[in-house]
Amino acid sequence: MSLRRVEIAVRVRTPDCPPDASCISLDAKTRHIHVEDVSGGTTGSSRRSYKEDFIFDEHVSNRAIFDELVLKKMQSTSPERPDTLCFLAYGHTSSGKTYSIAGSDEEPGILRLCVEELLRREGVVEVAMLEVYMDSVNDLLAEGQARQIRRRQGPQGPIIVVEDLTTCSLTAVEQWHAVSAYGMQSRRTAATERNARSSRSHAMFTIKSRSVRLCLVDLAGSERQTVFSPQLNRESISINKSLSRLSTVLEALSSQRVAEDGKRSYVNFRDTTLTVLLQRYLTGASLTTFLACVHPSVRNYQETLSTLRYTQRLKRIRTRGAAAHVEEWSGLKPAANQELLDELMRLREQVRLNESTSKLVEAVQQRRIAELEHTLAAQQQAASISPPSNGAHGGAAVVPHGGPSSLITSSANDRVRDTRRVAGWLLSRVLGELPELNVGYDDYFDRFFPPSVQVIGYVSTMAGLVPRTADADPLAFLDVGDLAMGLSMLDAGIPPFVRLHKAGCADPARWESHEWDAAHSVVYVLAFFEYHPTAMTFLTGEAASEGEVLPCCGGFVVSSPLLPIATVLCVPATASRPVKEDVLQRLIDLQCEQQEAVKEQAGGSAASSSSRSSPLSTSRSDPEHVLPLAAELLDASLLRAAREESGEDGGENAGANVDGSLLAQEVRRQAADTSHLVTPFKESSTTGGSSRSTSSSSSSCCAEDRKPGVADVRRDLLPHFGPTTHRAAKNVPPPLFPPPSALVADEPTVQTGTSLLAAAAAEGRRSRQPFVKVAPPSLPAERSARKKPTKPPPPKSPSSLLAAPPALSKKQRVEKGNGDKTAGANGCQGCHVI
Ligand SMILES: Nc1ncnc2c1ncn2[C@@H]1O[C@H](COP(=O)(O)OP(=O)(O)OP(=O)(O)O)[C@@H](O)[C@H]1O
Repeated sequence: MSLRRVEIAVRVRTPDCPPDASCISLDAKTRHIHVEDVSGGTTGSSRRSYKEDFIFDEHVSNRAIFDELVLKKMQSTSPERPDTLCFLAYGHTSSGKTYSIAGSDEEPGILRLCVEELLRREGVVEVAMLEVYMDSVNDLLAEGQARQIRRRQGPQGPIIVVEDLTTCSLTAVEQWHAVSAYGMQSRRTAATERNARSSRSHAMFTIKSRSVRLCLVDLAGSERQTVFSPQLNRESISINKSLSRLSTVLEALSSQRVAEDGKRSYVNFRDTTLTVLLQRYLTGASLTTFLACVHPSVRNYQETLSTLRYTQRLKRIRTRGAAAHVEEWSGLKPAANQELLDELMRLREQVRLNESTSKLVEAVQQRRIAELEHTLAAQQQAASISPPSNGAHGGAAVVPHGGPSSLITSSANDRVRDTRRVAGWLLSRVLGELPELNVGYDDYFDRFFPPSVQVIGYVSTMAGLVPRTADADPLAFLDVGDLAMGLSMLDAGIPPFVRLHKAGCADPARWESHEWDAAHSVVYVLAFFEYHPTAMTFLTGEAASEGEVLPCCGGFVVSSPLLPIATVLCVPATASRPVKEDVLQRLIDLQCEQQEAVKEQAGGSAASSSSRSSPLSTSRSDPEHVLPLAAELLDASLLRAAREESGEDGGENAGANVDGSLLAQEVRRQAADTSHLVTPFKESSTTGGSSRSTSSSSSSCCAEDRKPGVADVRRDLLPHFGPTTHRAAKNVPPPLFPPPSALVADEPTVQTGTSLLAAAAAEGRRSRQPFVKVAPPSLPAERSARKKPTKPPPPKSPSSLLAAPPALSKKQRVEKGNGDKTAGANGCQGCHVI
């Protein structure tokens, strides 16, 4: 057996910036390194010189070191003549050990250069990474899980194995990047006085190919802790102890006696895990190189001296050449574990992404919660200090226009999550106690949707809905996701630059929907607005590509606050009947409550003022108040003023508006036609637009067009839905509201496509109030007390309704992680020979 000497190389790292005086000088020719305490801090110190096998100054790159120390040795190996190489980086803290072994993105370390070289030569390598931390072995490719060391009897004598150490088989450099990034991040590091990222463990990386087995060791640096930190101190003690034991072993090896029969004197490797693991490389079939790293600063004089003394001991060690163990190579086949490795990497990447995503989601949610709390607090404050304006608003809080106009430009994913929260909020309001809003269910909005969507009902915030021709593009809508951008839309108007869907948007897949509850399917909550050419810009071309343009219809940018006409609830036409009935039932319940509330008000002296209080959201059960108000709203002078203010010329814009005579016809039609008030939904099998009215005619709404049994749906529901006593007692259908447009039937000629906006604007100016009022947070106590016990279950809290997809719980993550580990374990050999 040939004896091999341990090779010693010294690397001087680059000085700190600004540099200190250097205590090191090199003589490249003679390979001498001279050390001197130039500060005079060490009494009696003289210049000391050490001869090494290799010396590298601060200008030498990792690649040059690799070429010199590793590549040359690698080149003398082949699958027929495999060999073992070991490369240990030793030195005090912050001397550049990790920099040499692991490197950085800009300066690849020796480890990466080895892998790249072997992949280039042989196409496949196996890698394993472990760390020795506080004397225990942790698997760096399995999130630092502890592993056991075992001594096994191999065919050629005892061998040390690490049980269940994860081994990855690599065929591409990209895979190495993933594996090394994963492994390195599991390594224990901490900021210390001398190194912002000091290794707290010894790391061992093994790379196996068919021709070579490489072990690269990044030893933790010896150090003196001067700062009190129990954890750091414990770690330092453990590091220094293992290094000291290593030193003892090296000393014993260097003075080892060889008996005549070739037997060597006993060296105790068993004291520490580190020495147990290194035994093979210090005594066996290994070409071992020590890279002693030193820092040139005179402040590190003592440490440098100590490292160089260490190297002198190493020089005397001779390792015994031995044949490579055959079983260590035979298992290596190209791409043997490829599938498992790919899966392992994919899963780990996914887990990492999930974790970072859930952190992101949490951050976004926290931000929205803070915004919501802030907005609500502001509203409550406004409500408490706002003087009752002669009862004109029935106690409703008034929030000034132009509320939070924060332009949230979150990604589509964030918006979907926000959507759910806002939908919850919106529905809890819409379906909650908002007695001043009109609830309806007719087919008016049907025409604006593709056949795959079925409108169930709406909550109108306006006195009347202006009928429009389909080709005038008169309406646009926001889905709840966009409502997230203007949370207080109903209170404060839409903030500028919200992107709207165009009415008729035929791609509900793009709408951000709200889950009604866990048991039911999707419910779309959409807010409708008048399409107003002066307030909206249709995004095209460059502008469209700049912003978050809706892919379905191009998108609008709203440049001034708009008045919402209604909030519409719809479901996919294929939704089951119970889902539709549930949505309708909630609207019906709300309507009944509203009627009761109005009745109560009408009974008292506030009846009239209550009606007047809501000129934009009239109570249809009190039409005698509505019509004068409508007339007042539509007062020609107010309209003129509104138009002047918006710079709109009535004549010029006439083309954009709906034709007055068409309007009159439509209004009369709606006034005369009550059949569509009972437009129930049909079973999904019979849908597909059959119950949908056309854009210009309501003939399809006529009773005779309906399929038998259609109206029965409502009747079926009637016995259940009436929370009001009078209706329940009579057991008759509730007085349904006529369609909103019927309320202004007497004034059809002044209703134009832009009239509501203008009138509302005028109204807003006149009363110096916002267009839309905020409902009181709850009904007055006495009203609530009189509610029937059959009241439907209250809407779920926004937080429960919004229910963003649950982030993985810690337990789930652990389980998932374990799954990954199983994948990893599957992909590795049971025991890893070290
Ligand atoms: N040759 C070099 N050139 C440039 N920067 C270097 C060099 N060597 C080390 N550094 C830098 O010095 C710092 C400490 O290096 P490194 O972490 O490799 O030290 P270490 O010996 O591993 O320390 P520890 O034992 O505390 O882990 C790092 O920021 C590293 O980038």
